[in-house]
Amino acid sequence: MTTTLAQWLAAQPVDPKLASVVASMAAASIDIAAELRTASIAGHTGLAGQTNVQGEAQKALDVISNDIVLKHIEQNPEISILVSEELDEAVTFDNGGAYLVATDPLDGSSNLDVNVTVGTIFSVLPSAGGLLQTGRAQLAAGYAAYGPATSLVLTFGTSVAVFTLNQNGEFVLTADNPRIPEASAEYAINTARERFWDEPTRRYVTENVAGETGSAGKRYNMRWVGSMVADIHRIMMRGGIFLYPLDSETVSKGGRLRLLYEANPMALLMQAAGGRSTTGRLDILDVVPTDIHQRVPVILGSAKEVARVEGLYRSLD
Ligand SMILES: O=P(O)(O)OC[C@H]1O[C@](O)(COP(=O)(O)O)[C@@H](O)[C@@H]1O
Ligand SMILES: [Mg+2]
Ligand SMILES: [Mg+2]
Repeated sequence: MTTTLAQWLAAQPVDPKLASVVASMAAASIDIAAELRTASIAGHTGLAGQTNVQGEAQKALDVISNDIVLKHIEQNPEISILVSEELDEAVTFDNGGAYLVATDPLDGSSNLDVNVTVGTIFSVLPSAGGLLQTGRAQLAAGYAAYGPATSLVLTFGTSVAVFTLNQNGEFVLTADNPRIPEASAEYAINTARERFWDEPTRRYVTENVAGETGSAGKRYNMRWVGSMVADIHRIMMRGGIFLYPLDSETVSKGGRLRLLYEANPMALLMQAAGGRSTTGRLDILDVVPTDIHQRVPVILGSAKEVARVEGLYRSLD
């Protein structure tokens, strides 16, 4: 029997208003998926000619995706605050809504022009907690992956559900409560940054490359899509570890990836699926934000691999 997203949301033991927030983000992702399918025909590719608050050149599709999310959020009176990678400041709505959404409307946008999987990431928090809450306060999190199929992966904190967009434009449940294997032999890191790495990262990768001849004692494989959503979705479905650690080039910024709308939602999803997350020294979910666009080192995935990296940080610090 097929379970649609609407049926699944109605069956969850959560406030229906919270479920409506997730439904709004799912609806936004359906519109973004449609936009991406024909963007190159419509000429919606390339740079938008603006930079965001983080000094990154915005792609036309970053801006379009942000506008789509904004449109859906404005229509939902339960959402009173929006934080977006593409908006310098948080947007507040005078509607008394109990929820805050933090989002990366289009993740991995450097992959757009080559038709590689990109995504949308979001986190839902109580708006009463203000802008700077830790990841532990999240009430829901999810991402959409726009690949060969459009997948939507959701959690309200305890388990994860995976939906696939069908030919009628409806999300249907395709994996209920997938569990990330504790052990894995696949890692994801941008090795072109090796000269900037800290010692624990260098040691971890060196051990993996040594495979069965080194202290890890088994052969590893490496995968790096360069879209966090695509790399995390692979880990969600078959295990592995993703690393964007603090390195000598990103240290002044605090890391590469953003805490509120990239690291925290992915950390909650990983935890709900039996995985782990860390900055190397601290669970990502415990990092106290000081800025809505704060960056953070990100290491997450299969529990035993994350523990191995944490062990290296402990012993080499
Ligand atoms: O360019 P690099 O170093 O491979 O970094 C890739 C990382 O940057 C990101 O593209 C950052 O996200 P945005 O595209 O939303 O800015 C991640 O998706 C990805 O994991
Ligand atoms: Mg991103
Ligand atoms: Mg983005």
